[in-house]
Amino acid sequence: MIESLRSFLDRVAGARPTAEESAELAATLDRLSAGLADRQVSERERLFARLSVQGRGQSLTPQLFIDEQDAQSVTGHVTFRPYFVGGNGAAHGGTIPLLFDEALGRLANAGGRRASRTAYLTVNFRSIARIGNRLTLTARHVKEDGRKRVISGELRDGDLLVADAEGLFVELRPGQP
Ligand SMILES: CCCCCCCCCCCC(=O)SCCNC(=O)CCNC(=O)[C@H](O)C(C)(C)COP(=O)(O)OP(=O)(O)OC[C@H]1O[C@@H](n2cnc3c(N)ncnc32)[C@H](O)[C@@H]1OP(=O)(O)O
Repeated sequence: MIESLRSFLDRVAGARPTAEESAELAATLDRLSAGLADRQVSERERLFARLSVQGRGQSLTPQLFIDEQDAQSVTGHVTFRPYFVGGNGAAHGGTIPLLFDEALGRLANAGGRRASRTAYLTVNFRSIARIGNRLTLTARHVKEDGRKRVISGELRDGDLLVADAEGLFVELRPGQP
């Protein structure tokens, strides 16, 4: 279902339907939304955004596929699809921090560590992330100090550095949302 949703968003992002087709599409979407109105559940019960699904079962973030992971580091790959176009064939600038937040955040909480949240995330954009190219993401724990975990990451297109990032993740206290 989520893959169909992603494909649909890619098609919407790349299409120029007529006014009549747009109205027809809107009516179809409204009908589909209405069908889910009485299926609304709590965050924990929903199917959307399951971490256990490769690429994460949601349409918000670009799909990150994990190739190798341990408690200290992770390597994965990602391809920005047409939905994520910012302009001139490059991924939207906001999607790169989104990807790093997801990847670094998951690594911050890996290895049986208690849940943490992003306190800061610094991203350097080194070259454009081309839509459709398979990019490699690596991340590693740099240092852990009490509740604070510093994680760094890099996104590469072959040998070309696309972006790098550093994030501080602070372990949540019991009961902290
Ligand atoms: C969870 C499910 C996952 C599920 C898995 C999900 C995977 C995806 C993960 C995505 C993660 C996210 O996007 S989370 C969503 C985005 N982030 C948020 O919404 C966080 C909003 N901010 C907060 O809730 C809070 O500010 C916290 C939790 C980050 C920190 O608050 P706190 O717990 O009260 O801690 P506090 O005492 O302020 O700080 C603890 C230590 O960290 C330092 N510190 C705190 N903030 C900063 C900062 N910006 N820059 C430098 N240092 C800082 C303090 O100086 C202190 O150092 P010292 O004095 O001890 O030396």
